[in-house]
Amino acid sequence: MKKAVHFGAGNIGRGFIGLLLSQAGYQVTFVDVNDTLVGALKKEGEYPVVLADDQPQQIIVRGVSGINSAMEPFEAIAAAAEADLITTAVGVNVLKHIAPTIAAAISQRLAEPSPKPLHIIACENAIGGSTQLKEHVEPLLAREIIQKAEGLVAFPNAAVDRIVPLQQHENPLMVEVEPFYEWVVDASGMLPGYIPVEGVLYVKELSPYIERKLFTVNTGHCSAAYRGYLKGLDTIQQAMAHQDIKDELVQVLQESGAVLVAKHGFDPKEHDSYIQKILERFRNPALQDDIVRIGRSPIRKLSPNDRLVSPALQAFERGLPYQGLAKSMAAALRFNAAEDEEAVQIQQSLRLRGLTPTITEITGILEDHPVHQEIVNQYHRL
Ligand SMILES: NC(=O)c1ccc[n+]([C@@H]2O[C@H](COP(=O)([O-])OP(=O)(O)OC[C@H]3O[C@@H](n4cnc5c(N)ncnc54)[C@H](O)[C@@H]3O)[C@@H](O)[C@H]2O)c1
Ligand SMILES: O=P(O)(O)OC[C@@H](O)[C@@H](O)[C@H](O)[C@H](O)CO
Repeated sequence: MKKAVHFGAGNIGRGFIGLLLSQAGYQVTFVDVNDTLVGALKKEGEYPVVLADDQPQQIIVRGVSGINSAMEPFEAIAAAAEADLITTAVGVNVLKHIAPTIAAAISQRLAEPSPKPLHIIACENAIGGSTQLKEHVEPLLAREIIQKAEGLVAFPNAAVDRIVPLQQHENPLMVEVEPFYEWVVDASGMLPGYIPVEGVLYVKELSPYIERKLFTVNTGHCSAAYRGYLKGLDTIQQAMAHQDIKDELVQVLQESGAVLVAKHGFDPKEHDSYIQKILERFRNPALQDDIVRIGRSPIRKLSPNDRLVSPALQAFERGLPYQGLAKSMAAALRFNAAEDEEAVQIQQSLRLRGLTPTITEITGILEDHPVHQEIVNQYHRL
């Protein structure tokens, strides 16, 4: 049986990547630092995934195991060294922390006389997630290993889409997910002769797919969440019941949509259907998705290549509207969730340094730029 090692036994790890890989015939080992999850994976060897719909369906993912990389680092390296596929869903900011394990695994694997090829795919919400992982891994490898890895180890980028809320069940492994899913991998980053994973779409050019996903699903998601937060709401389902939030969300998605249609040549009608489907997914009454989860890590979400700044700057450069996106950024700066470290950091920076230096530092947009000025205007209006 083919072996996959997946870093991150959290919501998307168990609820999407682990499930899909298992259905595609892989034996999945989860590597995580959460001992409750790892302990339960070792003990149970299986877990339930519930597809949340009007008629929920339960699937049991069998034959899985877990390794705690903080407590069993050598086991994690050995498992990764032997894997046919390595995937991650730990959060893009955590990639640097798993890089040493992956680097050690690559070194161990390539020390064998005829090592098998290996794909390492980061399934994170970011442009070029696997490339970012590679950039953390490569400096940890000896020069001869880097040379040997050429043609044997690849980090193809990917886009993943499935909404999996934060949740608690008696069984810590149980995970409830929306039925929809999409996993797209950059075929140009795969090694020649690769065997496709069933359920994954391989495309010649990933950019239209990752930008469409990040700048529609995630742009829209956080735009609704930050507006809902300012109204004191708890879930996106509650936010979607507010007509003014819905109207502004449509404006934001029309702004990012206009960029996507102009840049990637999408059919405007098809893109509109894509937007409508996403709005339906946000409303899914079978899920309760916390606004604080969706808005989490606002510094990451306000970073230059992410879901708000990038489409706003691209809209500006094309002479297209960006006011709705600027309002989402202003609302992100007012996201004051005490449990979110990045939200706390933003509030500290606003208090100590003021609005303009905070915007410039986080978004990279200089003070005299019209998009910067629009964020300032919207911030004062909120
Ligand atoms: N939840 C979703 O709807 C969704 C959908 C698509 C993509 N994503 C992306 O997937 C990634 C994970 O999101 P999530 O919602 O599953 O989060 P999560 O918090 O549920 O899962 C992350 C897991 O990573 C583990 N982890 C943290 N540090 C680690 C380390 N050093 N080594 C190994 N494991 C470590 C955590 O213990 C946790 O189990 C993020 O990049 C997110 O943007 C999430
Ligand atoms: O995971 P983040 O923090 O990048 O974004 C929060 C949500 O928008 C995200 O997890 C979505 O649920 C997911 O990207 C849907 O595919």
